[in-house]
Amino acid sequence: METEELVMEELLSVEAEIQDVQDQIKTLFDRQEKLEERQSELRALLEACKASGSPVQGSPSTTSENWSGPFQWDSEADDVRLNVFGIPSYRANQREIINAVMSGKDVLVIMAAGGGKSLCYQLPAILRDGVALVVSPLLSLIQDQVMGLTALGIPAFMLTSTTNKEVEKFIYKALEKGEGELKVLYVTPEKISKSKRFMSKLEKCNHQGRLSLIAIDEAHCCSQWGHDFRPDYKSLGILKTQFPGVPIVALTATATGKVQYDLMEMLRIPKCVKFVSTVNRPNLFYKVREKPSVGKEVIDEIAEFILESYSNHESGIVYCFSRKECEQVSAELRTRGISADYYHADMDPGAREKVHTRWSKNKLQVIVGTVAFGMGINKPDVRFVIHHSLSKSMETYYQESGRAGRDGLPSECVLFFRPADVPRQSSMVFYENSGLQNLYDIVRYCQTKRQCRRAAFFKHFSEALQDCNGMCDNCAFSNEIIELDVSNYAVAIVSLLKDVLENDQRLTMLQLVDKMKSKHKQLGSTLKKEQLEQLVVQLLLDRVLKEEFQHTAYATNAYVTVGPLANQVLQGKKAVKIETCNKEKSKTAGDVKTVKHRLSGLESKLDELRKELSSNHGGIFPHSVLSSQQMSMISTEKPNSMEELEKIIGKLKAEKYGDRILEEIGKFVGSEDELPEIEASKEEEGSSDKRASKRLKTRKNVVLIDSGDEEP
Ligand SMILES: Nc1ncnc2c1ncn2[C@@H]1O[C@H](COP(=O)(O)OP(=O)(O)OP(=O)(O)O)[C@@H](O)[C@H]1O
Ligand SMILES: [Mg+2]
Repeated sequence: METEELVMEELLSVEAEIQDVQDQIKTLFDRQEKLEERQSELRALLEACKASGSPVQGSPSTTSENWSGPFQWDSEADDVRLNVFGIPSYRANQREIINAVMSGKDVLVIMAAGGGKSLCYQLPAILRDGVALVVSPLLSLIQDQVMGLTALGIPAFMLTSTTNKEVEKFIYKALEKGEGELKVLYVTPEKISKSKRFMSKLEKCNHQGRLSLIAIDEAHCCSQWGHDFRPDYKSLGILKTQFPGVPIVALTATATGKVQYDLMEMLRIPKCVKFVSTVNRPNLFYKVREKPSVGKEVIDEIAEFILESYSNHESGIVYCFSRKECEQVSAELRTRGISADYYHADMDPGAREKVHTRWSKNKLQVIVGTVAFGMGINKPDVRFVIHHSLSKSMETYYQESGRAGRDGLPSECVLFFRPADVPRQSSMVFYENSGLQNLYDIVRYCQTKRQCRRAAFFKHFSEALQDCNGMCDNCAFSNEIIELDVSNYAVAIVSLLKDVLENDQRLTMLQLVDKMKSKHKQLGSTLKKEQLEQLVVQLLLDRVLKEEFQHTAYATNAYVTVGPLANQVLQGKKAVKIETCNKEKSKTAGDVKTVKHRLSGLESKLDELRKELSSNHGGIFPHSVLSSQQMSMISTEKPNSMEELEKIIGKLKAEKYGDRILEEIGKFVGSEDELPEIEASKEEEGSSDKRASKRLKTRKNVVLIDSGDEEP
């Protein structure tokens, strides 16, 4: 070979190596950046914990104060909790938080969705003299809470754009002069940032020592790093400045360390006592199902799931990616006999309110919504949340799936995942702060057929791992996972993309997969289309490929191109594998009994009664009369006196509804239609799935349904 050719050859390989080293340097720089970000988060967390002296989840308490008590208000607090709120016992951290607020401390509460954050400020609001101010971001959330408190006889009001002049006058007088019954006042953050008149009334109220506490609900909205930033929350720091002696309690369900630090800064409560409860929702069963590429088949599967598992009209939510899909899916579900309606931001507020109310009153089984059906939906008995497409991040998915099972009863969260949905989301989020990274985290959650779904949440919220108790598909169904080495396909994909790039062309994911399909037909390709799509997504997650975006007049197109680690695959330095599960195997091995909480005979009678009573009592919600938990306790214990009933639902509700409830129980007990308790079947005791039988033991009145066909 000529010298020149030799030199040229060596030059090419040196250049290729330089490119490779540059890629590795870029990867290391990226890694360094992520580590530095994590470092600052952890430093902030450490600092905040030292400052607030409160235990971070899982670590022994470091504060000198012991917030569990005893305190002089304990008996009064217990009395109000049971007899006003009808709540028999505190959940984790609630008592301690209430005691810290009652002691006048600023408090930060990180507590799972449905965990019971409202009680943590509503109960002190009743115990302390004066008016409690609650800042909440959504009218629907405020209306829900004002209605709930009013139904309990607590003088709660809202001062928002919808408040009429008369009520506004009453509120201002109550603030300024202490006239009239005003105990809890709800406002949106705009009221604080925009209304000088309101702030002056608040100052007068505080000046007379009648501002009892300030609660900031959904406090993660303060932080840009949170998933739901609202600019008006930024001005809430004024509250600590203007009312330094008034305890502030900030509450949220989702806040990573960075967001926690951010909101303590924003609200100027750096020395607050912090209570971080687990993000775990042990009663939720997480599942990811392969989403068929044919739209109608997806709806068939969703309809089948609802009709089969929730034929008792149990409430549910279906989240869709777009407004159009919402309307389509809702219409299709109706044609399959499911009472469903849609909810999205394009609808006028009245129509949205109507759908939300019909669903809250169980007149509608399923709401098909976009992300607009968001925060503050706190119907406690939502039995399933289905995602027709994946969410944009782990936090968003945690929030949306967290709307299920707020009453603590078993509920299901099902996500239909198809790789082709990734570019639909990525072209929407790529310009947001770490938008792509956040999306790829939930794509990783969807792709894995091995990792516990719950573990992904613990990792995302940097919380120690906890046992899943078989409450996710990857833990419950012992699928046989087969790892396919697809390195040769990966090399072919990278080479194809390099060629395309050289001809100055671009390919979307679907175009790339089609090209691969046709190209590999000759090579007798064994990979199915879905597996090729799964491989492309895996290569994106592994940074072998990357997405690029281009705007057109109507849309943003997501293209796939070579990523920083492409050469490592080309040079055989990086093996590529995809997980696939052996469907047949998992059918037999994974037939875990799905435990469903079905209403027993008496419970369904009580369910009818609470619907009747709620409509008689001016449109409050059925669950405000009796929660699912109270119904289940009543049907288990069958109290036959007012005193016994009071122990379950408290004095106030017993006074209001006790006669009717006792009458219902009397009618039911001894009647021939009382259902025998369904004991866990014997073979279930000995079943390989200990978890299922353990779950069974803790649930009364459950009906066992063979879930053989409910594979992920
Ligand atoms: N100690 C308790 N025992 C039983 N039920 C409770 C308890 N505390 C609160 N609840 C009920 O749990 C449900 C959820 O409470 P709440 O609305 O306060 O949750 P949250 O933490 O605000 O949730 P989100 O983060 O979704 O807003 C409500 O129906 C409430 O009445
Ligand atoms: Mg809440």
